[in-house]
Amino acid sequence: MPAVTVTDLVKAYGGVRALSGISFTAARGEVLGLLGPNGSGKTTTVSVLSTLQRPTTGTARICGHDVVDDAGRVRELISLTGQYASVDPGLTTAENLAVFGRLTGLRGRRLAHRIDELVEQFDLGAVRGRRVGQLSGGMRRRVDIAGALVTRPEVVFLDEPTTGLDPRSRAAVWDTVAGLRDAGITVVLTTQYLEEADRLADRIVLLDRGAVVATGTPGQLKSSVGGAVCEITVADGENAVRATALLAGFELIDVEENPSAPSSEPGQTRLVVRAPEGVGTVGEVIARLDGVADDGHRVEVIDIGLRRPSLDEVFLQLTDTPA
Ligand SMILES: Nc1ncnc2c1ncn2[C@@H]1O[C@H](COP(=O)(O)OP(=O)(O)OP(=O)(O)O)[C@@H](O)[C@H]1O
Repeated sequence: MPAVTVTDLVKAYGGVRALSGISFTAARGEVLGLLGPNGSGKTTTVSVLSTLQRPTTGTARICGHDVVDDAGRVRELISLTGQYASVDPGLTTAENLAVFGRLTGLRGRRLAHRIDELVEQFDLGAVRGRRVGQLSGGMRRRVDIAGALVTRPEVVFLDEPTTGLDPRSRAAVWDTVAGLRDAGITVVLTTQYLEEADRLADRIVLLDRGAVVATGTPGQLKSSVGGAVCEITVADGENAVRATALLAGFELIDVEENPSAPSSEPGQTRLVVRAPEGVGTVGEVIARLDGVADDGHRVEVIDIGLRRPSLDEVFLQLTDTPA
């Protein structure tokens, strides 16, 4: 049984259809990325799945339990941490964890033991006795996520967990999410950072205007928008002519003079050919360019690389986001 099952879910706010009949599942132990532009329905989906809002029509189940008919049981199985940390800045790390624990019925030695476990698991030993208000944003988010785990939930909803964090703090939260997956917990992660989804998500559900526009692993989504390309930078236009001749038969899709990208120098030219065989194509390109051109010269190659489509391209192609 999947950890999360959403079937034909519709959520309307008056005349606004925030979700217009979405369906997807998350397997147990999977990190599912919910991705989409602003207003596409990510937060609404999480609100319905976490019993904060009722669906207009359609169903959603957590480990087989209906979020409307069996909302109490669902709440025992899940935890939710939002964009804004729900920790109390005036309390210490350990006190915050204790509050989360007491709210869910833990007391005495069991509570103390659970706090010890979480402090250890989330590497919070150094800040255990410090007020959370004095911690960095990333550390605070970590305490927040630790608090969400006091009850050992089956499914954790993380709604934009790294919004507003600096790169280092973001990386720390990423480690935390990877740790949840290692512990076999199902994670539903909403994010606007494509790099984050690419790194963390086993599968992605891409939403746009309240509808699912694509589902798949990051790799599947990337290949769905077009294959990999091989980029060859050569010293100048003359070399580009030689390279083009030697690469006859490869599908040349772009020639760019003075490419702006990293480490290229004025006068250089970049050729882009389709690379249906990925690394294999790059190997063939290198072998061809190693030959001698018709004018008796070799090609002066500056750089050769394989570039796969990024999730950014998936996002821009499949959603209606204004550029
Ligand atoms: N309480 C509400 N009342 C009316 N409309 C709402 C309400 N909550 C959300 N909406 C609308 O539903 C749509 C989906 O919103 P939602 O917050 O789920 O999107 P989102 O993908 O989470 O966006 P963001 O990335 O900006 O957080 C939007 O058009 C939004 O304006």
